Amino acid sequence: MLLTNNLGYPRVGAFRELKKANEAYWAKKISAEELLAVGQKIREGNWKTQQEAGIDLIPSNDFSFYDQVLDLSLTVGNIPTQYQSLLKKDDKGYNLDLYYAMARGFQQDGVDVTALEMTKWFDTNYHYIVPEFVKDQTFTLTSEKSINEYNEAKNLGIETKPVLLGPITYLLIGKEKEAGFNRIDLIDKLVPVYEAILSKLAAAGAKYIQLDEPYLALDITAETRALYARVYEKLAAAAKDVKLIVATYFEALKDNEETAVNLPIHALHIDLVRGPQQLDTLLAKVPASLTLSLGVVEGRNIWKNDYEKSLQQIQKAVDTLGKDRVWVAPSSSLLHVPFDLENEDNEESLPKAVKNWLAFAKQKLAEVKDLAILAEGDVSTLTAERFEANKAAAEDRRTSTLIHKPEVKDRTANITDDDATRTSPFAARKDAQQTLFNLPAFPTTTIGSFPQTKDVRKWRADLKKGLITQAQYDKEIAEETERTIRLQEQLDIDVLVHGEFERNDMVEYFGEQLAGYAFTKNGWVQSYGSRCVKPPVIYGDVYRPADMTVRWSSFAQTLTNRPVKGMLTGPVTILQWSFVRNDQPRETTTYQIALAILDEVQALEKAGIKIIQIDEPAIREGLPLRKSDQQAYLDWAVRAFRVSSSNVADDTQIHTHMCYSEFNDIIEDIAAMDADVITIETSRSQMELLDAFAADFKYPNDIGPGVYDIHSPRVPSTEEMVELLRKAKAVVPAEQLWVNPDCGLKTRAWPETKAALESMVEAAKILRAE
Ligand SMILES: Nc1nc2c(c(=O)[nH]1)N[C@@H](CNc1ccc(C(=O)N[C@@H](CCC(=O)N[C@@H](CCC(=O)N[C@@H](CCC(=O)O)C(=O)O)C(=O)O)C(=O)O)cc1)CN2
Ligand code: MET
Ligand SMILES: [Zn+2]
Repeated sequence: MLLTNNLGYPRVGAFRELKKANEAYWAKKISAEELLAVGQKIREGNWKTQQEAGIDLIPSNDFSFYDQVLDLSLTVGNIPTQYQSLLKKDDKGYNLDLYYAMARGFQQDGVDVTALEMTKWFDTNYHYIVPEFVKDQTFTLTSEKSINEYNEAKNLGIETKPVLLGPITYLLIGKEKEAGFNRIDLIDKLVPVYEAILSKLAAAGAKYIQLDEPYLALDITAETRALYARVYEKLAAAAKDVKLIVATYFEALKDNEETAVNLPIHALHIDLVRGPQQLDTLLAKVPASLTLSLGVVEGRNIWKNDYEKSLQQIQKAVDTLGKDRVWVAPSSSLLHVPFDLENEDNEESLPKAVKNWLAFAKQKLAEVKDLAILAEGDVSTLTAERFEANKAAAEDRRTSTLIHKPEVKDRTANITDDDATRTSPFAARKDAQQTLFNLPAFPTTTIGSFPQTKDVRKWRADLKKGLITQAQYDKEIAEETERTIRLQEQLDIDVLVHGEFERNDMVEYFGEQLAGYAFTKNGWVQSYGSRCVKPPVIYGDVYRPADMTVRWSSFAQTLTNRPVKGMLTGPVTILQWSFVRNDQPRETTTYQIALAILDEVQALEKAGIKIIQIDEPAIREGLPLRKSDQQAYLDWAVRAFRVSSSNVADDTQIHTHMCYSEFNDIIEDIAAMDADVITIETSRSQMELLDAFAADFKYPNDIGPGVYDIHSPRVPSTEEMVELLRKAKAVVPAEQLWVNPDCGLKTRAWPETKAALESMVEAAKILRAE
């Protein structure tokens, strides 16, 4: 019997119930009990959905109120000192005060702590709370969440497979908070806590336990490989009769295959979407004791599975291992895809034909089950019909006229080096731009968005529901934009922005206007904590049928004599934060988007917008996980940005912006983007990041290192910002420096925004006087 195995399920709820409950709880509008009840309801719904879909191995402990890595930190008692006063003696489940203090910071009752750092989960747009380790780190089993949730499901009559991030990956994704040790050396202190959890789960009756070890699919050292063998011996012993599953995903095992197949575990999960070629090499190595879980249904994208192709893979595995040692599964947790395609009913944004090519989380469960039944060979008429429908959808997509636009393909194929090169070198452009703009030293600017208040979102929601007219909506947006221009003038900012009030999201907004794109009503995916995104869907060749941003940018420019920056999202970020077609290379799609953005850049230029920012915050996130693949990506990613930004006059000033990034290792590629000005997030690391911009390789163009953290409502003092700017000036020549916040201000409220910007402008003036 081929079993079906699911690795994890989305947890924000079909209509973002968890987001709403969390935010209501934080605003003290609902009680802890009410919040916990929402979580319980989501878990129960998810388990039942999976049970009804016929999934054999249903995950538990994949639910989280904020982040599963933070859950694990509490599970193993890794609570940094500053939060420990919030720990209660009998903490066995959720201690919400402690939990949210670590996630979001806490200011109350004499406690004043900032949040823990947050960073990207591998190459996804999901962000986790980074575990911090100290030299004398200790671990103790603290939260019993995984055991409680296993029992909770059992009480509902549902047998589940508890899921935990494995101990080696947990250490590797964290960071050392002090010098003098390596966090991986803490493993012998950590393993006993895992042993304790495994014993408790075994005692509770668990039959399977899944330990996620995505690091087994990354570049690791020989020592780490040896550690895997040693650690899993211990865990297997502690698990006794419970069958251990190690899950890998997002990459192929490659040089870690030997290590992985020889772990003393029951089953190994592999990602056959990211690493289809590994099946052959693995099948030759798998020992007789090991079961393979085949990740054939993509957990990172929304296309229907190609049953014929998957069945070939499954059949190959069955031929070698037999039906009892092959499981069918999604490639990764389904956390990264939206909940249910059946909640989409808007044919204008998601045409029926396109919808027929898609599968969201719930549909993917059905695909996994279909594949297991089909591979079993015991096919009912219903499954046979579903197989035929699957083939028909694949055929329809292959031949659809909605997808292919010869003009777009031609234009993309004919991009030349000239198209990716500015007319003059930076020095000449800088002179021409200075003549035009005559900006002071340390020019001040912001990153684009201003507060997206409840009102702004309500206008848009009301417009969509037909409660207000387009004219009423436009009037509100115009007034908000005008107020923001006036405020920036009053604050004496040098280069203004229009505020981005008309945008729901910096990627979805462009997706809604570009051809080749569909978008959803409820296709929410968690980005971090309660924040979600609705990635638009690229299904066909992309082009720009009409101006996208000219109207609001020109309007803002008519209001003032100061330059207003045009504000665009770059091709790599638009790609990275969309669901991307899988019928052509990502590179090709990116070039199509780059040309569409270029068209918009030129339209803005024509309309008299002479400073244009093209945001690329996701350029680092798109970096392949394996080192050997990285340079090829960087080459086309940088070139795509250059295609979008090069065909302009010398005195048109191109800005770019990046955040959530570590640049040290890719600084030369960032320089190769050749933006006239780059604004980056640096304040949280106290300008540490600038070291990269000033090391042996000197960053040649202008830089705006962020002088304050926009993720916190805290208002920084002028002195703090002056200090940071002095630090910056010590490593980067003053003529190259701009003054700006770390990122856009959309998640902030107005009072702190005004206060912080006032201090920021004052700081710039102090630097000028020096
Ligand atoms: N795509 C993307 N990825 C990103 C970022 C980003 O900005 N975009 N930033 C980084 C951090 N990630 C973030 C992700 C999301 C949000 C964010 O603020 N998301 C909003 C949703 C944004 C949105 O789509 N808003 C829509 C829908 C708003 C909404 O919720 N409307 C209400 C109705 C409102 C009312 O009636 O009052 C509803 O539908 O129920 C709009 O403004 O139109 C949220 O979760 O709250 C912030 C940062 C990295 N990744
Ligand atoms: C995540 S980067 C955000 C850039 C965008 N222009 C903004 O200010 O919101
Ligand atoms: Zn940013």
